[in-house]
Amino acid sequence: MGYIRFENIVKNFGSTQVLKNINLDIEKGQLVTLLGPSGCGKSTLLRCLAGLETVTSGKIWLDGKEITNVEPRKRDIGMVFQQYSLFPNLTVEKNVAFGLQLKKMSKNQIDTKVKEMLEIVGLGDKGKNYPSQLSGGQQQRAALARAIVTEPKVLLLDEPLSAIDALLRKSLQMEIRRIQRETDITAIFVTHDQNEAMVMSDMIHLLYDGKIEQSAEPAQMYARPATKFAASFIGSYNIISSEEFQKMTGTKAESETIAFRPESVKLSEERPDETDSYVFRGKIVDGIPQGNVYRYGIGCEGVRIHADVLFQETGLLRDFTECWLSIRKEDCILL
Ligand SMILES: Nc1ncnc2c1ncn2[C@@H]1O[C@H](COP(=O)(O)OP(=O)(O)OP(=O)(O)O)[C@@H](O)[C@H]1O
Repeated sequence: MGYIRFENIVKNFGSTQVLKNINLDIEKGQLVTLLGPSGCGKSTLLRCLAGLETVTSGKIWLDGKEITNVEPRKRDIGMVFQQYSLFPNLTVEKNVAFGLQLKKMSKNQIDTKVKEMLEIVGLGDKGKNYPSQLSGGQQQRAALARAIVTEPKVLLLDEPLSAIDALLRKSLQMEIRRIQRETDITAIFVTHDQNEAMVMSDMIHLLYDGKIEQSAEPAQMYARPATKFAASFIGSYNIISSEEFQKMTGTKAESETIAFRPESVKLSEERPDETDSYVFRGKIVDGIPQGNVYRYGIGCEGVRIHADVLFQETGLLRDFTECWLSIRKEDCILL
C-alpha cells in the first residue's frame, strides 16, 4: 500500500460525476503531479484528500490509517493554493509562525524553526516584511514555508505558480523541487502545464474526464504515451489514423492510430537510405520558429503532420518545398 491511497474514489456534484472511480497509490517522499486539462477533476481529488470535500464513495488512506471521514485539521496536511493566501496583516515571520503557535510550541522553538524555514525558502531577510511588500514569487515561497514548517505528512500544491510570470515560474519550479527534496516531504502538485509536470515530478498521474488516463515517470510518459489522449496532451504528438498512415507512407498500419513526435521526423532533400524507417515524400506548407526548433507543417498525400528541426539545421530546407521524410519504426507508437 502506498503512503497515500485513493481507493475507488467517486465524487458527484449533484448529478455530475466529477471523479469516476479513482485508484491511486502515492509513495512516501515523492513529488507527484496530477496533470490534466481544466475541469478534469484534479483540484477536487486534492480537496478530497485535504478533507475540504467529502467523497461520494470510496476510501482515502494516509500513512496506514483511513482518513476518509477525519476532520480536515486532524489530517496533518499542508496546502498552498494558486491565490496567495497569507494573512495580510501579519509579517512573513508571523505568518510562518502561525501553525506552530497552534501547536503550542515555546517561543524559542518557534523562532528557531521560523528562521530555519525562511532560510530554506530563500526569504531569510524578509521576515519583518508584510505580504504586500513581497513580489508574487516571494509570497508563494512564504506560503510554502508556512505550509511545511509544521512538518505535515503531505504537502498539497494546487497550481501554486499559475499567477506567476513565465521566467520566474521556471526558477520557482526548481526551488519547490529543491525544498521538497531537502525536507523529504511527500507532495502532490496540481497543474495543467505538461512542461511543469515534466520538470518537477517523480511520477505524473494524467487525469482526463474524472479518470486516471496514465500514470508514469516523466520520461516514460513523454516517450510512451499509452492512449490517444495522453499522446495529444504530452509532447505535441502527430496522431494519425491507420487510413491516413497508409495514404502517407504507402505502408499498411499495424494499429488503428499511430503517434509520433515532431522531433522523430527527419527531413532531407535526397532520398534517405534508411532501413527500419518509413520513408515518404511531403511538401512543406509552413514553418514557425519555436524556441530552439523550427516547427514545419508538412502535407503528405493530403495528411498534415508536424516536424521539428533544430534551428541551426533549417538552412537546408529554405530553398525547396518538396522533401523526403523518414520516421524510424521504433519511434511510431501504436495506439
Ligand atoms: N463545488 C462544486 N460544485 C459543483 N461543481 C463543482 C464544484 N467544484 C468543482 N466542480 C466541477 O467539477 C469539475 C472538476 O473541477 P476541478 O476544479 O476539480 O477541475 P480541475 O481539473 O482542477 O480544473 P482547473 O484546472 O480548471 O482547476 C468541473 O466541471 C467543476 O465545474
